[in-house]
Amino acid sequence: MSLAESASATNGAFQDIPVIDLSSATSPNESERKALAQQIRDACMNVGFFYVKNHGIPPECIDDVLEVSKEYYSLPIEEKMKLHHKSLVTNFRGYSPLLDANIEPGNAGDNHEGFEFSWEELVPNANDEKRHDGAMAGANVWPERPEGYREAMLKYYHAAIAVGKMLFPLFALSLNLPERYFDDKTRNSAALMNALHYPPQTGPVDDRVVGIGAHTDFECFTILWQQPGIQALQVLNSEKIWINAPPIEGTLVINLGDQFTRWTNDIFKSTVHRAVNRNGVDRYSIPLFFGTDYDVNIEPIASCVSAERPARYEPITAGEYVNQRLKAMYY
Ligand SMILES: O=C(O)CCC(=O)C(=O)O
Ligand SMILES: [Fe+2]
Repeated sequence: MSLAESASATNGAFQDIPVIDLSSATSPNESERKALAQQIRDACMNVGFFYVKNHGIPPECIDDVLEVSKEYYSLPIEEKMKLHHKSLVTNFRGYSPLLDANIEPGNAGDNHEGFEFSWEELVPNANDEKRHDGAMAGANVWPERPEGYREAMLKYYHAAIAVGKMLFPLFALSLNLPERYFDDKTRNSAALMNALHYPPQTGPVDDRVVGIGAHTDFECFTILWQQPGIQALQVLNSEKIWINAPPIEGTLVINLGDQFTRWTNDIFKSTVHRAVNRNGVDRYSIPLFFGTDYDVNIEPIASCVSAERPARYEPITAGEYVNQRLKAMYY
């Protein structure tokens, strides 16, 4: 069966989100890697979301990032607003207060705060590759407090990027492409990370103000860490039923974004999701939006285009695409 035929055979009426074990991601045994890629293909065609376990991020790294995030968000708003991204020329890096973003058109603002940054080495070195980030070029900013914020964030960031780098060859295999297909497109991968804080929403809640409104993500895929024990994330299936995506101990959520639907001519799904924090306690989560280099042109891959399924998207660079989507969300 061709990719397009397999995709048409799925109905997207999933009731739960698969958990995929990444232990064999770098196995020397090709058939093990292919078997894993097959599970990823099924999840990408049917759900657009999957959990990964055995992803390799050390638990201490996660504990540290949660601790500094909690400390940072407990600072006075005036201090946080010094790094408001809209008052800086940093191309979306920095702080965004409650209701600053509005990802679902028609809503009245997303009820979360965020702190966003992009590629940076923990210890700058002379061999840092020159990046060509085009529309997304810019420098990170960092808060003065809490101490250790930058270090904890960047340690987690690089560990999560390693997960992203491990996944691209598996996505390639799952699309019947050479395993190294994305290598020359992911030398300086887009990797925007947003440390989020959702205050609890209690009492009557305006449906137009939820933690993050219904949306699809912008990049190829998102690597999402969610705070354990707190249900907030929901994923919309093809029957328009919201399916809970609770945190599962030791896992990360991987969800595809709209760039992958463009690369795959809609064979992979970028599924609508939202987060609603009605738990009575603060919630923290950390999406890392991962993709190809910003100067790479996104165009439907040949194996996803045919006479019956002509290319559905015009080429656009990854950086231009993300920049347009971020502007629509913030302005
Ligand atoms: O906080 C979450 O669980 C989801 C966040 C999200 O969907 C996003 O930032 O795009
Ligand atoms: Fe999202």
